[in-house]
Amino acid sequence: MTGLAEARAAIIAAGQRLDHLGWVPATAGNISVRLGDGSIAITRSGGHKGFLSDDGVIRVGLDGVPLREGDRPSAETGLHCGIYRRFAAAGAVLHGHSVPVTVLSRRLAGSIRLEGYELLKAFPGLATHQAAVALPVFENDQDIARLQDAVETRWAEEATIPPGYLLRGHGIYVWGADMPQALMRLEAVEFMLRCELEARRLS
Ligand SMILES: CSC[C@@H](O)[C@@H](O)C(=O)COP(=O)(O)O
Ligand SMILES: [Zn+2]
Repeated sequence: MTGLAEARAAIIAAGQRLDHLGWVPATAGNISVRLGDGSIAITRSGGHKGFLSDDGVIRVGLDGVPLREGDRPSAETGLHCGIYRRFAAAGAVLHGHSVPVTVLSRRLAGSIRLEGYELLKAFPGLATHQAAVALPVFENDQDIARLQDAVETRWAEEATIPPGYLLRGHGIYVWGADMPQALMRLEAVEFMLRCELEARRLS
């Protein structure tokens, strides 16, 4: 059962890793972990995710409401909570703003297809490179409740939902059972998107 201290340590370490990789420029990105009591530990809004302290991680309910009055959680808390509500197995959620995610999502509407990559095996249920995953790309929206509605509408239409999606010109969301799995999936997706970007430069 994940407690707040453990979640804070995992979120702080993940923030440093994402910053090191250049995926959370300025104050971009947000990170969360589901706690054993069903609440969510999530980054405060507006801080640099590479320099988080314990105080930069606060608790919200599954409805996104802070458990301590006056706390201001990530502006995108509604997207994190939407993932936790929909996927009981989700234990950690990562959001970043890398260059490949931003450039490709501005070019490609609807979805980004990843096919033939060995790293596809980072996705659940895939044991071979002879596979394809279509990552949804949603139009960016500053109205997070409306954006979450669009995400849920799309999820309702899909037979298989990959553990991630992109927001057009904005960033990426990826989740996993715990922080190591969420990081592994994000790194795999980012690698494949970097390849897609390079391939487009060559062609
Ligand atoms: C640096 S602006 C980025 C924000 O608008 C947002 O997209 C973001 O990722 C971080 O918001 P935050 O409220 O700190 O979680
Ligand atoms: Zn963002």
